[in-house]
Amino acid sequence: MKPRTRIKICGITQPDDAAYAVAAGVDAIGLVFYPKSPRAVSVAQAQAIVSKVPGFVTVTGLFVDASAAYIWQHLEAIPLGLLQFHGNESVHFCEKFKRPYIKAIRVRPGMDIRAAIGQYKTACGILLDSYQPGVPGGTGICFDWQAIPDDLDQPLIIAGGLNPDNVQQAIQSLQPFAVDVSGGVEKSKGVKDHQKILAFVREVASV
Ligand SMILES: O=C(O)c1ccccc1NCC(=O)[C@H](O)[C@H](O)COP(=O)(O)O
Repeated sequence: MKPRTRIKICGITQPDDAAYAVAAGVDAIGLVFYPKSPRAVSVAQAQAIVSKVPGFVTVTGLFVDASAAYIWQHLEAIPLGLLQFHGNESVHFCEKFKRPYIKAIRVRPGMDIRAAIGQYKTACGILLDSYQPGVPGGTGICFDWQAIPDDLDQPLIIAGGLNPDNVQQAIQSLQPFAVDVSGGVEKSKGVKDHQKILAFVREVASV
């Protein structure tokens, strides 16, 4: 049986966008807790967003080289189902919170992706995103999909520059466990475009 490709919409900042994404059928939403991001949310904003998300949809908290105290503070205040580490966190650090986590690896030309993933055996997924100097994520740029080895044994989440026009091609070429999108379904930074969310979900479903 060919499994359905899961969908995560990242960088949600508004409760209505979360509600729309859930109604459209996404599997997970992402909340950015990286203060320098234009999509960063406060604890209060995150609580308002989470109130629109029913069970069986995973609320993911995204951190970039945050302190353990900062992450604990968010875990205590917000019911996060999954942690996404988007910086240079070690496996030891990722495991410390005793929560399911995914590790983002930012792909740059010539990089040994297998080696970069190597230590994160306990991650429940590896998110491959584009490397851009000075920008840890949410770049809206695709990386070279050909660089991905085809025998990686952890669930792969493809991110970076996906949108309704290219997501089918990504799925057909890479057969990932999931796709992750932020800028490709926005009308402005942090504000999602509901028609683009719907188009994205439909494109994934029709592969
Ligand atoms: O969205 C941000 O501003 C951000 C900042 C710092 C680290 C990660 C960030 N976003 C991650 C994501 O939204 C996605 O996992 C991924 O990068 C896809 O983004 P996009 O290329 O915009 O679809």
